Amino acid sequence: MSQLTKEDLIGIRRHLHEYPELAMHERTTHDYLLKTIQSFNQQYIEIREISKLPTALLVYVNGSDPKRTIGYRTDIDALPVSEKTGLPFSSKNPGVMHACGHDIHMTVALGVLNWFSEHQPVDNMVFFFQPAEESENGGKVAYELGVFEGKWRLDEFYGLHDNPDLPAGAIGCRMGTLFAGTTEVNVDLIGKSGHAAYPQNANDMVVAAAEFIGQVQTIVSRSVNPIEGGVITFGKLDAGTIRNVIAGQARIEGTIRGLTQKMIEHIVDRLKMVANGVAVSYGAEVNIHFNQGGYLPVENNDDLTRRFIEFAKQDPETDFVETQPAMTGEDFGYLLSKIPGTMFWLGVDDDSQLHSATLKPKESSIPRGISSITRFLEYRMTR
Ligand SMILES: CC(=O)N[C@@H](CCC[C@H](N)C(=O)O)C(=O)O
Repeated sequence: MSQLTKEDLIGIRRHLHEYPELAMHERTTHDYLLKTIQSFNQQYIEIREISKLPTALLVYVNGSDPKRTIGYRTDIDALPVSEKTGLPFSSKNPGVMHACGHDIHMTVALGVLNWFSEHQPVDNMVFFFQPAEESENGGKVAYELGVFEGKWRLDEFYGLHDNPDLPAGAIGCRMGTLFAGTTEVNVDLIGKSGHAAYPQNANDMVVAAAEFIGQVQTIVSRSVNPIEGGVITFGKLDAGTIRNVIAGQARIEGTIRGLTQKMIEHIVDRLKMVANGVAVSYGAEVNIHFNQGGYLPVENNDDLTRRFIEFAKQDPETDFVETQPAMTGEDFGYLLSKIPGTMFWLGVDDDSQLHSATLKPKESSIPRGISSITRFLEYRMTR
């Protein structure tokens, strides 16, 4: 295959959209990406599989006169969301959807790789098709497996996330922190189940969970500096079995966000206090588990990001928007804590938000994103 056309790219994106897979289970996605990359000009490229991270793929592109090795990362996993877009190419995997736009991310990465497979870059490049961004921190797993060592060591690293609030194809970025750090939290409250008619003989964890969730709302509103901000969201609550049995157990799963590690730690401490306090007042046992994994705040490197923004502002084909920090998380934050680089947004112009069942990113963002990114990378390689 030679240079991909816009129609090819749309076809690729729709295929990926139809077959979304959850973190660390992206087997058919991996196979499709591999088949697509194998159809590109192989003259400059080398494809690498990782046995301990079998859904990942790396592609090395040999530069013509390399001064450095530049990395480009895309995530490839989807979310446990039941699609409600009504699109003819809606997800064929029930309960799973590319509701965060990783189908767009992958297509853009394939488009950029395809360009450099046809037009040999000056510098070496490594494309990383990364599993498990939404959970299970695939980026950190790959790094700790030593994937970016030896010839695969990167001097700088770039990656994007789609953004429904920006015009289709626009590039958004900022110096400093782009995304929050996140910590997953699970709280188990354990009481005593019993007959619905005899509450005096049981210890109801539905009531304790409700109290806990209510009290937690005071953490961000009363214990966090409003200028700095923070988020606690519980997306899952599971308690009891049937209406007429008092629930002896409740599990509450959530995510904590802050723009600095200090803020995340502060919220974690307050959350522990609230959970322990509710447990004491309700005579319940409580187990609290936090997991940050690789979801560190996404800190853009000063020098590389200044160059990126300078390029984007003066490039006649790039519509650049200076953005605010966002409370979304990304395990690219971990990779940027090890390798200097820049994360940026690609506008996809939609009324629906990321993680929503009706997300419909505009496909016109794909060729525009590919064009801005390849133009930036070529400019970078001349410096
Ligand atoms: C871009 C995006 O939506 N990323 C996810 C990352 C999730 C991190 C972790 N599993 C957590 O839930 O804290 C996000 O939800 O921001």
